[in-house]
Amino acid sequence: MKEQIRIPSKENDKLVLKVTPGHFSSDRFHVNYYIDMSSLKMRQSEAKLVAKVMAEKYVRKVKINAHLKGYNFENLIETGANRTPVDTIICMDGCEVIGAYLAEELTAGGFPSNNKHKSFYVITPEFDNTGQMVVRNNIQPMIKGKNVLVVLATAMSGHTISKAIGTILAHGGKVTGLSVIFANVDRVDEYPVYGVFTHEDLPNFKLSDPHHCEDCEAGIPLDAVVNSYGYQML
Ligand SMILES: O=C(O)c1cc(=O)[nH]c(=O)n1[C@@H]1O[C@H](COP(=O)(O)O)[C@@H](O)[C@H]1O
Repeated sequence: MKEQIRIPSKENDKLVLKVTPGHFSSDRFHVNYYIDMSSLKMRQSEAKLVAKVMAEKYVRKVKINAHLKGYNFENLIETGANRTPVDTIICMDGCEVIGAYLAEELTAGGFPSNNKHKSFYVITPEFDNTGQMVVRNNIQPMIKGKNVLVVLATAMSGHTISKAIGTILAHGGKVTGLSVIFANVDRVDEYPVYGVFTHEDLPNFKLSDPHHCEDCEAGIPLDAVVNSYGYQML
């Protein structure tokens, strides 16, 4: 593994994506960067910042300049425009802390919620051993007829998000947002994917079929196995 590179977010330079170049394998792909999201998901202050940047895609803000008694004020105020209601936030890849802060950010933005309790549901879905999302009877009312926002760590090919969309729609929910920390794709099933970081921040990110991986063909050994929990050196 090579030395870690730190990529600051264009939206907020206090947010940094840590990536390590190398040759990595997940259960489906080979990738040329390990993207370390541990602190973005698990350090309170960083998770809160991630949520703040995610919320900005759903709460329109405008910058105002005001002059009062010789002082200049610059502030961000929310406009009512283009707000979509959110009732339920589905969190995957260990993004529950971000999800809870996102609920807070959306509440602070005066986000409308259709829920009886005027509060958000923050759900971690269950998966069966075939990788299908299971929606138990007690969870179904949190999706049926609800506006659902999906939060996860990465959209690599978009397959996981596509499965989530299918499950939400099948249970009578409406997909109102897809937010990820790193987006390698811009859209999934015609829905826009909002990434705090995107492939534009990491332009030479390469996702390969393990059977057609240039690094494997060049005889470069694998450094580690990666998944949403982290990495395991080989
Ligand atoms: O399994 C992976 O490929 C993977 C590697 C990695 O470094 N980080 C990571 O989040 N993942 C998983 O990849 C999924 C997204 O990939 P796609 O389903 O191809 O969009 C995430 O939901 C994670 O479970």
